Amino acid sequence: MSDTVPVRIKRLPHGEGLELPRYATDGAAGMDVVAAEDLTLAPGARHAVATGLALAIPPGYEVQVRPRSGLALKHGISVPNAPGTIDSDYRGELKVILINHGNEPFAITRGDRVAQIVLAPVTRASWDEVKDLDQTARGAGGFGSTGGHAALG
Ligand SMILES: O=c1ccn([C@H]2C[C@H](O)[C@@H](COP(=O)(O)OP(=O)(O)OP(=O)(O)O)O2)c(=O)[nH]1
Ligand SMILES: [Mg+2]
Repeated sequence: MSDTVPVRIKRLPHGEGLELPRYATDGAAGMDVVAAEDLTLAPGARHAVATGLALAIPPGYEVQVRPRSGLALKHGISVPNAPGTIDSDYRGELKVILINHGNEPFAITRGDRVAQIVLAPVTRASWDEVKDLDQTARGAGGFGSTGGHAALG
C-alpha cells in the first residue's frame, strides 16, 4: 500500500461500536462509511444520514463523499450533492446525504455501508483580475458546441 495521510477521527457517542471507514481492497480509492442510524428512505426522499464520526482533516486536503455504484445501480440510491465536500476546518458530524431515486422504499440498518469517502488534495486559487482573457480556438463555445454524442468524424 502507498503512503497514507494521518487524519484525526473522533467517534461521537452514537458512533460507538461501529467500524471506522475502511478501504475494502488494497487499491480502493475510497473508504466505505457506515450509517449510524436505522432509517427507511421512501422513493424520492432524501436524508442526511448520521455516521457518528467527526474528522480533523489536515490543511490542504478535503474529504469527498461519493455514492456507491452498487447501491446506485441496484436501488437508485445516490448522493445528491456528490461529491459532498467536507472542509478541513469542519468539526461537526460527517453526514452522508442520500436520495432514493428508485421506485421502492430503501431500508438502511445501522452499520450498513452507505457511501464512500475519498481524501483529496485541495489547490486553492487567488484571483488575478484582468480586463481581457487570452483567445482560444474554443472561445465561448460550450454545452455541445463540438457536436452531439455521436462519434466524431
Ligand atoms: O455531504 C456532506 C456535505 C457537507 N457536510 C458538512 C461538512 C462541510 O464542511 C460542511 C459544509 O458543507 P458545504 O460547504 O457543502 O455546505 P453549505 O451549504 O455551503 O454550508 P456552509 O454554509 O456551512 O458551508 O457540511 C457533510 O457532513 N456532508
Ligand atoms: Mg459551504
